[in-house]
Amino acid sequence: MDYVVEMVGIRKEFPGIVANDDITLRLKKGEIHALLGENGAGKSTLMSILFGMYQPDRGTIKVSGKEVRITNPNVASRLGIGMVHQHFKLVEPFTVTENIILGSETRRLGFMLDVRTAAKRVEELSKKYGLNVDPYAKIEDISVGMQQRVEILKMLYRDAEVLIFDEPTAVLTPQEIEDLQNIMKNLVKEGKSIILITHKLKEIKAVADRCTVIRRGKTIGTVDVAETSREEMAEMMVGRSISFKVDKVESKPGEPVLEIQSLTVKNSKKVDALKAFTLDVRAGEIIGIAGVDGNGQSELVETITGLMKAESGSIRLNGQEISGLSVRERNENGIGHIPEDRQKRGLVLDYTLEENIILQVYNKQPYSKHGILQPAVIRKHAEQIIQSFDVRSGTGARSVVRSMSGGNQQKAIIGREVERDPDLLIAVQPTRGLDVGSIEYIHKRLVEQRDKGKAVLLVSLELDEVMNLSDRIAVINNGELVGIVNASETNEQELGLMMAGIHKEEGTS
Ligand SMILES: Nc1ncnc2c1ncn2[C@@H]1O[C@H](COP(=O)(O)OP(=O)(O)OP(=O)(O)O)[C@@H](O)[C@H]1O
Repeated sequence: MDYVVEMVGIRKEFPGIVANDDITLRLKKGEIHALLGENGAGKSTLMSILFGMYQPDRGTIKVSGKEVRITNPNVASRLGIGMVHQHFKLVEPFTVTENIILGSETRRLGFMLDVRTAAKRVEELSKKYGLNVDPYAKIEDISVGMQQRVEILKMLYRDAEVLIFDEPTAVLTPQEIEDLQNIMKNLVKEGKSIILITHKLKEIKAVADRCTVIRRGKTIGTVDVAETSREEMAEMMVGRSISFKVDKVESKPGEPVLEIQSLTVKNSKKVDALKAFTLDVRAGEIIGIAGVDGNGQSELVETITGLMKAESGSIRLNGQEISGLSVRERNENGIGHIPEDRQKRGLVLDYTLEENIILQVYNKQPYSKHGILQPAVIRKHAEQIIQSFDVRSGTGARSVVRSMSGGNQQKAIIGREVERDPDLLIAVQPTRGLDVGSIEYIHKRLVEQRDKGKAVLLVSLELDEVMNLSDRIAVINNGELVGIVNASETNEQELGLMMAGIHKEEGTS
């Protein structure tokens, strides 16, 4: 058999947890092979082993039939293995070419850095694989989708034959996702082989040839994607059947909890990011914000939560003007926030899980008394959240958050914010990076908050999620409210037009 990579019987143990337990994965030349598993199942660990960042405790790795020891990423690179990480590793003020040759060309050419020759090669590669990247563009001036292509070019420049993509579409817009899928198909057409880590079954169906499923560190099996349904793959992954639809009864909205009136906000470049934006979110309803990324969603959320200041307009929470309040005061007045960037805004990565869970309440009873923290109470509270939100980590409440898998970090934030029981819960991309089982659970909890009479503001780039979960959908384009529609009366086409800035009446006429 023509395998480019064979990982057989791989085991890796971390304190308190066996992350990989006898895992086998075989990658054929010229295929796209999906790696599917729940949050914390051990996917990133397995790929870190292949990329030389961790050493396996047991098991063998063969590259093109030859057994190898991949002691560090340089060895991986020399063996033709490259990885596009979830968080890009690019130098913003440098050009595309400069980033690509960093750490590679400098050694080869000594002081004589021949950028022009390098740029020419970058251009050729870009053309060959349909990447369409300008070799002289600065990283800070190009979109996230383009930056990802630079990461791909970096691997191709180093002659990588095996490309690992770690949840590559998590940060992309729907159009960019489609483009990336075409790029991946071009890559395998030219003989490259791809391992794709993703939670999105739709994407696996769209591009992958085979899929290996792991659960709790163990291989469950490898299937032919064309012959396996989404439901079957989901069931293999979580061990039970999953519902892709959100079950909810008609909402019974009450009084407005959040009233935004004519809000105008300038972004960091002093351009209007929100223009006279007006929206009410009532008790007992979920309002979804639909829009293409970068149309004012982040500024809207940051202004409500107090991270940004408005130029003009008002924000009222339960009837009280909150524009002048600090972030902490807004929190205490009943705002919960599941932020877009979990690592920057949601967590202190070097704190333990329990410390992160009490970030907003550590100075309150019962978590502290007379200025002294109450460890037993804190532990109990953390353990309850860990249990009810199924947050998996090596040493439970005492785990340092940095060592937890991305999905479990996200579940911890959601648990913390939901358990604070805020009147207004702002959920930004709440299920990004989560497996289908966790998504089902988080959706249920958000609907439960609504049914308890809370107001929920959902901001998501996943149109399916917005349509499934929301009662009303507010569409934003270029900082303006295009319109509000009932979720049960709209469809993808209508929303798509509105997201492009076309008002309902114009769109139908
Ligand atoms: N450096 C580390 N130290 C301690 N534990 C770790 C370390 N890296 C990973 N783990 C643990 O190993 C398990 C597997 O984690 P891994 O990141 O491989 O999961 P994953 O399948 O990639 O999850 P996700 O889909 O959420 O990204 C998790 O329980 C995680 O907490």
